[in-house]
Amino acid sequence: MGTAVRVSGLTKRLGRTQALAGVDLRVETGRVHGLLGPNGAGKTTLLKTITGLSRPDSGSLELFGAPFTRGVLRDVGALVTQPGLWSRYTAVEHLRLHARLRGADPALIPRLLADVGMADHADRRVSAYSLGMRWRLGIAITLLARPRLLVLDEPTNGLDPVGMRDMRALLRRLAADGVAVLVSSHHLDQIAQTCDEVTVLVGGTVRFAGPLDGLAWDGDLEKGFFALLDRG
Ligand SMILES: Nc1ncnc2c1ncn2[C@@H]1O[C@H](COP(=O)(O)OP(=O)(O)OP(=O)(O)O)[C@@H](O)[C@H]1O
Repeated sequence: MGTAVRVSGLTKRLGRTQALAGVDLRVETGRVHGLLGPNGAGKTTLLKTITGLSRPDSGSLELFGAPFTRGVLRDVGALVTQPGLWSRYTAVEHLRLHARLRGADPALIPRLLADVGMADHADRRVSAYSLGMRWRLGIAITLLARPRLLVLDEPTNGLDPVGMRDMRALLRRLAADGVAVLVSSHHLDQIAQTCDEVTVLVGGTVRFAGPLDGLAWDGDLEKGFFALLDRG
């Protein structure tokens, strides 16, 4: 065990919006940590900051116990924006190319395709893929480098119920292997079935952080979540 992500007092202004207003977050290795919050709460901004896509205005960010440097991103897998894919390439071609670029083992490819439920579509071009299939391939590419921290922004977007179930199982399996997983979602049920801890952001500030049980009210997660939002 250990702390994969430690964020303290993070602030970020975007235009006239204070997207993050002093955010603290801790993600432990071997755990799935959920990031919840209404539209515009600052979830994507926070995930972009943690993965080096956006610079904070102030606050501190440590990954794996050391201050953030770009070098540490070697150990971070992230899917925070749409995956960059070439429409004329197949899934296997994408994975072979990325394996070569990153020095990853191409022998991993069949297992990764199976993990994301894309084994049957491995030789089809991306131009024929649905949104959910593009996400699945994006995640497979991300996992090629065997990240110690995996950051996903709404990974169940566009997934069908089977895809959601498979995604939950994949995230739990990765955590069992010691990966720290940080995942944002609007789906409370997905968070409930997948996450160990949860952080709720509202208006760029943390309203709740702790074990999932602590968010529920009378054993009801949705009730607890809405009560938190209503607190103003
Ligand atoms: N490029 C930008 N310029 C100005 N404001 C921005 C920009 N990007 C985001 N914002 C604002 O920053 C705030 C946080 O946005 P962010 O995308 O981080 O929220 P979110 O929690 O991910 O929302 P959603 O659930 O809708 O994806 C919002 O008020 C948003 O309007």
